[in-house]
Amino acid sequence: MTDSRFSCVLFDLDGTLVDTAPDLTGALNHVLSQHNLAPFSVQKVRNTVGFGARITIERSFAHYGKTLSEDALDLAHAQFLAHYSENICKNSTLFPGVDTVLEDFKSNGIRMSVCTNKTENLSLDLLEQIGVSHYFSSICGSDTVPNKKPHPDHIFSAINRAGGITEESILIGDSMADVESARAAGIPVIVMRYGYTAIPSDELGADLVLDAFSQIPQALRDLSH
Ligand SMILES: O=C(O)COP(=O)(O)O
Ligand SMILES: [Mg+2]
Repeated sequence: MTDSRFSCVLFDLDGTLVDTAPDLTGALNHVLSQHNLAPFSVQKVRNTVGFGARITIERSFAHYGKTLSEDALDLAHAQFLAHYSENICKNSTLFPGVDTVLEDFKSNGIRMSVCTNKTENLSLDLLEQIGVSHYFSSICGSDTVPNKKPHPDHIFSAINRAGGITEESILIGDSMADVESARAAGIPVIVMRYGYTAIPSDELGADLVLDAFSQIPQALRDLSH
């Protein structure tokens, strides 16, 4: 790929690179069952994630009219992570076209970094198991930085760790947290329409909304002019 001004591309993970909803649903339902609450469907989980596992759990309990104390939330979060870390790549899959585009970018010398509200260890584990970790110069998780998305620091850290520069960087994501963090950092943002969001993708305020990962190289050229 040539003709693009973007030498550094940041990718969100859940709902952008990997369809993690089935395994996230397994972990969330494990926690809900401990509290005798009915399971969430995978589709419902797709509308709940984006701001980290803790907030996903909070929102899920709120759906049943329940508020957890900080201690109870700590415990629920720990239960979630214990289940999820053991089952992180059981039913999660790369979205179509992801490996082809990452290969294309890598062979053209584009720096790539993952900027996710999943923790760094879990992200690395998942990306290794699914076979794409080698494409990324850095994996910047929610606990890699003091302030995670939607805070712009998460974006700046991901760029720095990839050895990129802000003016030539772009974020590819799927949620409100992605659009807000990119806007606050002053970089463009593309949203993938197949991703996880409670608000319709076209209403998030992204520079572009795409249906397929394979459209990203052309989109970067279009956004360069
Ligand atoms: O863990 C989440 O809630 C979302 O993670 P993401 O930032 O990779 O979409
Ligand atoms: Mg996401």
